Amino acid sequence: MKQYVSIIFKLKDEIQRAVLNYNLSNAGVESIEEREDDVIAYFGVEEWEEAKSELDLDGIDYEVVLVKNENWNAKWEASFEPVNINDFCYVRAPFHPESEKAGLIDIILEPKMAFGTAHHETTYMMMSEMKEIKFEGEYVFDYGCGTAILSILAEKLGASGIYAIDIEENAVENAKYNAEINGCEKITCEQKTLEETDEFAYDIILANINRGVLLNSAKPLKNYLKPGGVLLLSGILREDEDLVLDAYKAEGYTFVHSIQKGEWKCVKLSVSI
Ligand SMILES: C[S@@+](CC[C@H](N)C(=O)[O-])C[C@H]1O[C@@H](n2cnc3c(N)ncnc32)[C@H](O)[C@@H]1O
Repeated sequence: MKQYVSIIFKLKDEIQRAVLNYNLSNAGVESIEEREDDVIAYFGVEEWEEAKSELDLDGIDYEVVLVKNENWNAKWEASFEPVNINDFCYVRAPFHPESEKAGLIDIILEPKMAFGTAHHETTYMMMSEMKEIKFEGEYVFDYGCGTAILSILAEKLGASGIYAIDIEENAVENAKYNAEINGCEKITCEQKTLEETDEFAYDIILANINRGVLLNSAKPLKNYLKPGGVLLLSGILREDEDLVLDAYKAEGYTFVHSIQKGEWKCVKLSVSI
């Protein structure tokens, strides 16, 4: 099983937070937990060794802790609180009761080491934007699925089929497990890169990844979206929005709108019919 480290960065101010978030998102971070006075970044051990030499960590106080795989379940169980997304959807762990509010879409997750619990701003925004998109009868591509949280929501919103990929083996294992505990039958999840994925004209693409991957995907993703289709992107820091938008507009996508939560943006695009 892959070994991970958590790096606790003690922050001096919000400028340092913004710079660090920006650098981490381009350095192969697995997930980021934002707290009031610090940021915890999770990396694979090998990825951290590479990132450490690339990141400018001068003047930043940080501590590296090896994440013990056997303790991971207990760790997330202790810290996982249910999330209510705009009174539309409720994300909880199996040991939480369902929301007392009626009518919310119920999603059960055991994230283990995968990213995607709706606690992060990017996932939260992707899910709240999904509320406004018609999924019934549609075919969806979940690019960088993590826990499969977006795929599960897509199926619960009526999608006819969801194809989910992630480069990480543990994410794919976890995605399959979460799809199963939610009773989802329309999600196919595979460990693949975009280049290894068969082209198909999906109606909707969901891609909450990071700046580097999104920039590289602007051109090839067009072969996975049908004319008139919708592309929802996140994993984009506020200051990177223009850069990402320019790359997608240059490939012929049309900007629909974007929303912001904290330092992060979620962008909706379409391709013309
Ligand atoms: C920020 S997480 C998003 C997870 C989930 N979709 C969500 O919205 O919460 C990004 C995921 O993309 C995966 N990923 C990163 N680079 C990738 C690539 N080149 N191809 C496929 N997946 C990738 C990571 O392993 C991670 O699980």
